[in-house]
Amino acid sequence: MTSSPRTALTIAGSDSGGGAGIQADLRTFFANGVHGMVALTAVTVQNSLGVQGFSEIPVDVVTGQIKAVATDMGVDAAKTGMLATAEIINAVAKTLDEVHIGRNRSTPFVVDPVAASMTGHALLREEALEAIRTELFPRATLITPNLDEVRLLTGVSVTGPVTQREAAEALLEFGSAWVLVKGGHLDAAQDCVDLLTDGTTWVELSGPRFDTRNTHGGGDTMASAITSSLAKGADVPTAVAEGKRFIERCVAESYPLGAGVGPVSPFWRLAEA
Ligand SMILES: Nc1ncnc2c1ncn2[C@@H]1O[C@H](COP(=O)(O)OP(=O)(O)OP(=O)(O)O)[C@@H](O)[C@H]1O
Ligand SMILES: Cc1ncc(COP(=O)(O)O)c(N)n1
Repeated sequence: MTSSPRTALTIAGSDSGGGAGIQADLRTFFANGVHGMVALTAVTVQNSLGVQGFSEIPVDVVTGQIKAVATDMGVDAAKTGMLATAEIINAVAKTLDEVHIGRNRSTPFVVDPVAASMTGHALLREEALEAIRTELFPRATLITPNLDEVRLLTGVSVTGPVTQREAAEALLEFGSAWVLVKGGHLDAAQDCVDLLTDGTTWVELSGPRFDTRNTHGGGDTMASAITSSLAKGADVPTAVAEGKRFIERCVAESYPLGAGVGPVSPFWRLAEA
């Protein structure tokens, strides 16, 4: 009999174009040898040009999915992506406590505070930002905002290393154990520098910036790669370093698809397997 792989749960929305959301999460879990599970929060109507609309999943169905997999199959690590509404966020937070997922529980929990698509379409109702801050961040092992989300959450506009550090300090105040301020949108001429901290340890993760517009799903893919490593037992700095190496290669091998922005690609991992 084959032994069971580690498991990871994504609580996130569907991207009909397949580049971001649960589609990116599941293929990243798979590429990293982890069994992926889903609590779907919303269905988006989306392609390479952007998001045309979305419909939320009823709250009891969202929480039902979490309970169903957690109580039967077990969750070694979990992450959130698009959560759409404050009602869903509040219910997810309560359910995570019930199934022992979160920083003070047995299971690592990554919060990717998705507010909008990279094409600028809102994926979170405006009033829900406060619920992310107060209900999810204190439960998170790690939060992974991009620079737009940092500005929305803290008011800090990151323009370089000094403000990136200021933003990380402001984000830690919301109560997560670790903060990763992603620098993908920093300065197109520079390397891509992400900053990881728990307030004591500070790690700069620097890598080459690849010249491509096709980075759709990059944030989801990175957070899922980190979650995969956490599911396999890595500590946070190791998991984030592994996530950074993974996303770098996925950006390097991203491809055009449709008339807009193409997706990052984990296909290279299959070729290497
Ligand atoms: N052109 C690039 N070349 C190399 N790495 C990149 C590039 N763009 C982003 N990254 C890396 O990809 C990861 C995701 O960062 P980013 O700040 O773009 O997140 P995001 O905005 O949530 O992603 P997206 O909106 O593209 O899904 C980070 O590690 C970042 O440094
Ligand atoms: C369902 C869903 N979840 C997340 C994103 C963010 O991804 P991106 O910033 O690459 O547009 C998205 N576009 N759609």
